[in-house]
Amino acid sequence: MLEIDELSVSYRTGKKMIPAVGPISIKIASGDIYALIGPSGCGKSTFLHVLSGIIKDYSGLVTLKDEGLNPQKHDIGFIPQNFGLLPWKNVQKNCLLSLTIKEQKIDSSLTERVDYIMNKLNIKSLRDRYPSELSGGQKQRVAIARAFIMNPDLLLMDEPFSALDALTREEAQELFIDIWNQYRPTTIFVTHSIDEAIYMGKKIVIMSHCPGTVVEIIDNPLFNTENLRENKEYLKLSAHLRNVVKKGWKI
Ligand SMILES: Nc1ncnc2c1ncn2[C@@H]1O[C@H](COP(=O)(O)OP(=O)(O)OP(=O)(O)O)[C@@H](O)[C@H]1O
Repeated sequence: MLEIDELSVSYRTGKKMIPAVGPISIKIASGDIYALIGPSGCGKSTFLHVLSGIIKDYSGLVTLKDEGLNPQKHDIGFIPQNFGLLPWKNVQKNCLLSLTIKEQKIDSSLTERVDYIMNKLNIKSLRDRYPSELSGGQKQRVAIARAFIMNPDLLLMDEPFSALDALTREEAQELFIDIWNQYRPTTIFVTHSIDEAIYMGKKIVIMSHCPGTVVEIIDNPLFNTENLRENKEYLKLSAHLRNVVKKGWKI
């Protein structure tokens, strides 16, 4: 369980502290996947940066698996918009990065897991290439592989598919959900796409204008359903979300 209690962040600009996000209180069960949508500048990235440990200066309480959030103790995977691959390491080394940092012994069951994930994401033949030698979609698949190889307590993604063209994006979303369903790490992702939120979010969190708070949490009945876009419920949910956006992110 990830428990967030009255979390707020303000940034210092000159002598002033400007509120950026919160207060936010939310409980996320282990193995859930949450889509976070909200207006530009409402604090979505700031929120993810707290959970990933990049921002340490916040008020409120965040606990993961009954312990105060601590990136040194918890395994937290973060896929940023630009995929976050290290340009000087090849695909294989990027994929194994978290294991190398933790000095984890790579035994046969771990090798099997790494092989399985790399095969599943179709990147095994790219293992000796460097990020500059990969397409956007390939970089994205490496970033996803790296996150799942890490086996994180919490997986965070900031608009993970936004840099991809429409077709590659759909393909990447499908691959992601396929592998997510197998390992089910607790996941929070930010998206600007209503379609992506409905396809990939078991719960959809709507945030208000800056400083962003939670306006609504939708239990998405369409998560993991086949032929999603042909479903009547899809049109209903999509219309509701579009209406919220039109009304200025209010319900
Ligand atoms: N380093 C910073 N210093 C001061 N203010 C900042 C800083 N980073 C972000 N902000 C402000 O904090 C607020 C939240 O920013 P954040 O990037 O978290 O929003 P966001 O919802 O992710 O935006 P977008 O959807 O446009 O990517 C914004 O008003 C932004 O201008």
